[in-house]
Amino acid sequence: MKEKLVVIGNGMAGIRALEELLKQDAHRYQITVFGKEPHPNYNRILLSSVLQGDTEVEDIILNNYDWYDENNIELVSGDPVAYVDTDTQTVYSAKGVERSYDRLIFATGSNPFMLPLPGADKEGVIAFRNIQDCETMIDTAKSYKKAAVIGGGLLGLEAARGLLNLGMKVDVIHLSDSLMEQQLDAEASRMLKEELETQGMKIHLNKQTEELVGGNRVEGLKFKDGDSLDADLVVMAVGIRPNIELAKETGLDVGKAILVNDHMETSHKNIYAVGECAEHREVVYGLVTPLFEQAKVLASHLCTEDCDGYEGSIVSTSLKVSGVDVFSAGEFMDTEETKSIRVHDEFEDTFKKVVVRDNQVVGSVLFGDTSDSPRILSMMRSGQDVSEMNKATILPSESAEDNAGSAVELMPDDENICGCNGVTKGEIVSAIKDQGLTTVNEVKQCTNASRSCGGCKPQVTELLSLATGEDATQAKEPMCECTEHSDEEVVASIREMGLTHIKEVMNVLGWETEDGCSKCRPALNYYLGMVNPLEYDDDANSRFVNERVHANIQNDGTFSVVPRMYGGVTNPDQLRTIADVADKYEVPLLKVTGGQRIDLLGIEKENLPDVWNDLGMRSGYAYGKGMRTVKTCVGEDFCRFGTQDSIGLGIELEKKFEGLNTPHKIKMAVSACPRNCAESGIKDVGIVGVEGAWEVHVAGNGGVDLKKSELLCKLETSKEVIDTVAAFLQHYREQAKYKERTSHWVERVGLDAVKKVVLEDEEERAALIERMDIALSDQQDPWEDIIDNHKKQQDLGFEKKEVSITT
Ligand SMILES: Cc1cc2nc3c(=O)[nH]c(=O)nc-3n(C[C@H](O)[C@H](O)[C@H](O)COP(=O)(O)OP(=O)(O)OC[C@H]3O[C@@H](n4cnc5c(N)ncnc54)[C@H](O)[C@@H]3O)c2cc1C
Ligand SMILES: NC(=O)c1ccc[n+]([C@@H]2O[C@H](COP(=O)([O-])OP(=O)(O)OC[C@H]3O[C@@H](n4cnc5c(N)ncnc54)[C@H](O)[C@@H]3O)[C@@H](O)[C@H]2O)c1
Ligand code: SF4
Ligand code: FES
Repeated sequence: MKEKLVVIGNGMAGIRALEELLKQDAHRYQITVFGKEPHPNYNRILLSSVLQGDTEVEDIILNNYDWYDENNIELVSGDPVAYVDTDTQTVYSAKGVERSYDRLIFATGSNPFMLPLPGADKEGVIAFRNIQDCETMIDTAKSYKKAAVIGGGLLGLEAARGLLNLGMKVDVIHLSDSLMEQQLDAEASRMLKEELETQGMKIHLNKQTEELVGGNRVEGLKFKDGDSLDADLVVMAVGIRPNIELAKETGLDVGKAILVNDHMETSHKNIYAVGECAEHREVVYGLVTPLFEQAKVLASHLCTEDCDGYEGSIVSTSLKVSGVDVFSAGEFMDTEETKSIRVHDEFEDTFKKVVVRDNQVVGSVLFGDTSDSPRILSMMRSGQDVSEMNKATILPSESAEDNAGSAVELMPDDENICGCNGVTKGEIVSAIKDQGLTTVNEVKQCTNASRSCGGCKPQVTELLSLATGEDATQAKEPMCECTEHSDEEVVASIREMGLTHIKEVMNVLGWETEDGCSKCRPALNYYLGMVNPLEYDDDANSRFVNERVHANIQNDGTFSVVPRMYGGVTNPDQLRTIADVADKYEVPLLKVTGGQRIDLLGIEKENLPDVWNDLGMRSGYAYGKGMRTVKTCVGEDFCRFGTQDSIGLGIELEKKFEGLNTPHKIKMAVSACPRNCAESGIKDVGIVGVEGAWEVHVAGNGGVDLKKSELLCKLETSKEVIDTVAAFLQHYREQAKYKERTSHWVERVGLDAVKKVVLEDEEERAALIERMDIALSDQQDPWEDIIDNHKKQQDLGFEKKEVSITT
């Protein structure tokens, strides 16, 4: 019998410990992971990039649900552990799942600290810690414009940059007299402030918030000095507190966090702690490098008790705000025992400071040019004696380096390229050479370098170019880590070789993994359906959870249900039915969506088929990569400005394209005059009525990456509009990469090229419309399909489960 290992916390440290454990001894434990959040393990660090619009939530998943299955790990997600009985060695979750353990790991991370201010409980006051916070900010930016971020540390500034990117006006409220005072000295901090103000942030130093004012929703802040500020969103980023309540209740010894020894053992036998919830030698860390080091030690200890212990870490940080290079490590402030080298180049706007104590580098701050950071960190970690060195050798000038080669080329092999994961130049070069790696993704997969904050990606790319002699920046981008083929090559092969199944594509094109991954499986499923719309059987298991169960999962593990309301038009019968369903299932929140329909939030998964059945309405596809809604204005029948029947055209469009699968979501709108009440200017397809005609605008985006749509053409009849939209969407379906929005696709290929195919080449236009009609000819409402199909309900896990709690 295998020993039972239970992990509390599905975050970065807990799962890294399991990854290390699986590498060392994959079959030793029977593993269960409890996660409070309703997601598989994701890269929390990259939430800043999601907010800043550089990546999407789906892309920051580190280990998808398949990974748990493949490694025989049971994941209980969306369900926190509520109680641990150390006598019977059993954990109990909030929803009643119980598991016994032989060994137990606490990896519960931290909670954001929320200032206990009057008004802090108002709607619109949030932290920035998880996917839900990130999504709340993105949604809020669609309706509100003024954001205040309290806290000018790393998190606050990354949040502020993200909110600026979302089109909000951003004020940063900071308590001390300099930004990032825990990482930067006064000079670097001043330069940072200047740069961020140039980017558009308004920064208030020495400001203490006294109260958050407003009604139900926050409307502003009042400060101790009598000043005030309007804000419809307040993000608190004033530090974190280790999440140790459960550990305390369990009886573990705690200080600032759970006390652990060098093998991550707590005060209780066979109970361990790792990550931000652990306190080691009086230090609690809040960055991933030390947590990954702890995870490695813990994994070794779980495999062989006789291993080296964890001795603490030297930490460094970099701010992830584009256009600002900031690095800080160790002791960066001057004291009586330290001396420092400072180089301030006012022409280049760079500042470098290296702090030396007892002939050893003990800290550094770099602003504007952080290329020296790996070397400085390496000196700090090795404790190198620098008494014989001088300014020119500790901080060599660029021209000296230019003569001799690039910074990466000059690095010794034992220097870290990837700080987050502790991967040296030598390890990366050996992996490239020994395993014939040719892409950054392969290096990431093989060594972990660039897998966390991504800050080292330029150096990894450069090393790859140096080691292979090929320009790695020009390398084609493979679809994912399972294949060397790009999306375009895969689609071409599907067409040319007549491939019809996911497995067949993988076999024929030599996939490196047996079952693919969360990136390629959904993409292949889409491409195969797009190329063979009538023959291909959609593979639900290759879809993301929302598309699989035809509802949107919420932060508490329940789902939201959005029935279709064509053109945003409803009637008393529909409204009565929705009200009855809401009463019957005690729906906690009914909300009118931005797409003009009604969202029933908080539905338990097992009730979904009954809810759909009782509603008797069709699915609104609010969860999928497909045609979502057609928003309409009231138009000519009621509005005195309306010149066209916007509702009629909107309903016609929605009925025509309902259920269509597309590379990414498609939102449409029809406004009956240029006043544009349906917001046609920010939709994938936005129609605007003008005197005697319709303008068709395309490739707008109202989300993170706000983009105004572009005029495709002006047409006279609704038939012409529908045909043109069909040609445009079909061209997009066939040419865009999976998960590419119309805005990015049109930006990539150019509107003129799109016009040529969709409007000018009559033959091609007719063929596109015909292929679209074929794709639409085989639509079935997914809810209807599941309601009477018990086998499908079983497969999708809709069946009611009985769980008993024994405490
Ligand atoms: C926006 C953002 C950007 C960041 N950027 C960087 C960066 O650039 N570099 C860097 O080094 N660090 C960065 N960090 C910090 C880094 O993300 C954390 O240090 C790291 O995630 C901590 O890992 P952890 O596993 O200890 O905690 P977490 O990743 O928070 O995981 C803990 C998990 O345990 C769950 N949990 C808690 N209680 C229970 C329970 N009772 N039962 C079940 N589950 C439970 C939590 O919900 C959580 O999912 C950033 C953090 C944020 C929020
Ligand atoms: N790039 C990165 O490495 C990165 C990015 C984001 C988050 N993180 C980590 O996430 C954690 C949380 O980050 P954080 O920035 O919230 O914590 P932090 O402790 O680093 O910074 C909090 C900041 O808030 C300020 N502050 C405190 N009370 C305040 C008040 N009442 N009003 C205004 N300002 C106040 C402090 O002066 C401090 O500068 C940290 O562990 C951090 O290292 C790291
Ligand atoms: S877009 Fe024009 S027609 Fe439509 S509701 Fe607004 S003002 Fe009226
Ligand atoms: S330095 Fe963060 S991933 Fe490499």
